[in-house]
Amino acid sequence: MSSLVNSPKKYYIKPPASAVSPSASLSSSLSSRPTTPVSSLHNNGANHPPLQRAASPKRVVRSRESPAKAFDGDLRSSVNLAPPKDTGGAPASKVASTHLVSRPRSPLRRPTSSALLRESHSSFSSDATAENPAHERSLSVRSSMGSFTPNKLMTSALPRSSAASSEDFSQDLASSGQGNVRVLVRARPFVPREVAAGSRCLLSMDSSADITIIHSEETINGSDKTDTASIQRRSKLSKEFVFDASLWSVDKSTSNRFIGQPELYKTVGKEFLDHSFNGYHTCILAYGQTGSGKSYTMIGSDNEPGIIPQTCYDLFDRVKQMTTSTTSFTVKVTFFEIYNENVYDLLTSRSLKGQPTPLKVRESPVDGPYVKDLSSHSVHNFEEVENLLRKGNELRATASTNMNDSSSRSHAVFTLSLKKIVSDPILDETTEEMNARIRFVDLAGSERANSTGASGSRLREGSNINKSLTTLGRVINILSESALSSKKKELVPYRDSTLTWLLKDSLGGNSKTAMIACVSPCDYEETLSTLRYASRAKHIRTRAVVNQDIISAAERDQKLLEMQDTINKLQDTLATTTNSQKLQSDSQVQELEKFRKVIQYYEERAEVEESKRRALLQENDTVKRHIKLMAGHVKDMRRVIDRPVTLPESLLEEWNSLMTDVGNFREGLTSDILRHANRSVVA
Ligand SMILES: Nc1ncnc2c1ncn2[C@@H]1O[C@H](COP(=O)(O)OP(=O)(O)OP(=O)(O)O)[C@@H](O)[C@H]1O
Repeated sequence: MSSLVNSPKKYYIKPPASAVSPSASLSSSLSSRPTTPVSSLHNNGANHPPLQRAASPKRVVRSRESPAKAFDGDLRSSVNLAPPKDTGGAPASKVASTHLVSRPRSPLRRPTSSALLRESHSSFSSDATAENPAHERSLSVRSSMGSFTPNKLMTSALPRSSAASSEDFSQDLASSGQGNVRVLVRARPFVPREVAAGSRCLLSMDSSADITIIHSEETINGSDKTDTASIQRRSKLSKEFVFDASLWSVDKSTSNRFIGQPELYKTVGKEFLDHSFNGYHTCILAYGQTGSGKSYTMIGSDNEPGIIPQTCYDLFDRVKQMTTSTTSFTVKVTFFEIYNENVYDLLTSRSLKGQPTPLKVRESPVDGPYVKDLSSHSVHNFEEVENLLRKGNELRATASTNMNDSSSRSHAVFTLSLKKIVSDPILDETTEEMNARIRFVDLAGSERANSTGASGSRLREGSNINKSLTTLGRVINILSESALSSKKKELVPYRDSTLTWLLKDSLGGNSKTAMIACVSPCDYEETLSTLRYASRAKHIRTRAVVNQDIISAAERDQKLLEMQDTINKLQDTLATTTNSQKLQSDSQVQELEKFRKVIQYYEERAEVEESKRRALLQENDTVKRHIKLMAGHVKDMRRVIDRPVTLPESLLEEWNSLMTDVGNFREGLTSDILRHANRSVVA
């Protein structure tokens, strides 16, 4: 960042003069409106009757751009319009230089009341901006175009028809949050570099049908109108696109259809602010090659403020008118840039030497991706928001390239958060709350390295810019393809770049979104590439919802009752849960106690058995000792028994007589037993 040349060119607000309020010049410019009725921009009165759309269908839907029909006559002659101002075959650069050198300022007047704002809005609501994506011009309309005259500035001066108005579109969108991304193309005037190079205008626009045609150099210079091959080739190189609006800002001399900054605001900014006051999130993006007028369109200059300052001015004007004793508004601002894939806060003071700290991107389930720690500033009037816009723009990374003296090297995202609060004076309570996010994105320019002459860090910036824009292109392709086909939805690579991640909601979610494709009038390749990019964006459908809470006193009481009921139920559930948990824990304690007792019983049993074992062991020892003693005694007795005994003579005779008596007694006893047994058998 330090290598960057921070030249605050984009927003040319002069420093506040002591006698003049900071916003005096811008405010007066903003508050002023052209004295020419706006409707006259689209209608040239008797000379320029509105195009009869009924006679030819307004649009034929085709998915890709096709070569525009070769022009064989003047574009205007066949649609009953005044011929274009003849440039005498001079290069467009000459024509352009007229307004580049002295650009007349429109006479201005100040809108002092809501009535004037309403009048101004309705006069513009006849713009041909019906919700109708990606279409090419109907062949029947094209075929009615005259031949293309080389060396003439190809501009149509068709009056605008009221057949399809932006009011219709607004009503469509207001009644439903569903809608396609609105795509407008704006062609800027020649810049001095192009004038000096003698560039020719390669663009023509039929604003009544919102057609933009890009012609190749060859078409413009083609001399042989009779050669069939040449005509076919030229035909192939001319491409025609239909957008929600084709805005001609090339040449102020074509004042009846020239779209200056106030007309641009009325075409898209005002309607989007209406959406915001209805509670929708909105996003307006400016896309285009480097130097194509994105910053001019979004921020503008001191005397020609772009969409952002005009929206802020209108917003505070409306807030002032809508504020009552019961209705109040708060407005907050954030402003950040994405430079080399990092996010930097543009509203916090940076030290001159130190590198600014990159902020982190986070994603919330409710609000989607957001920048963490991004500073948010409450603003109470236009001057405050204007100061912040100027301050942030001064910090924005810019550098000089071959294509633009002061080229934005970052994507800038400026966001207004509008909150409406309606309160009940009797109850002194809020009864309605509405939140709308108003997002403006000034993208860095797509660029070719060789045309910008970038090298070193500038080249790295360029490749990061192109990388994020390529991712944006991929996201747009996938979203538009999934809107067109019923095939299985492909994963949208939002997270592949910081830019697409942060714009996720605006591209495919809760937002009403518009893309302004800014183009140079004389760069065939880049302008064609931008028109193709924008053409794909037209298919994207978003799903915006009203971000509003309306609560009547009765509803609020009912809600309170319901909430109280829910709290009671939750408390009951909590109590039941606690009880059941308690019961559960009681039974667990009992189980544990049981186990403890069982363990104790077995421990006691083990002790008893052990003591028994010990007693048995003791007994065993005792028995063993007794057995040993007895064995000793037996030994002694055997020794005594075995000793030979000599009896005396008298005892021996007595022994013998005793033994004889015993023998006699045995014989007598035996015969008695036998006798007795025989008697028993006989009996
Ligand atoms: N509609 C317009 N009317 C008058 N001048 C314009 C218009 N659009 C662009 N310019 C001029 O063209 C030059 C380039 O415009 P600008 O800086 O807005 O381009 P850019 O697309 O933002 O470029 P980059 O991507 O390099 O930042 C500026 O001098 C600007 O004043």
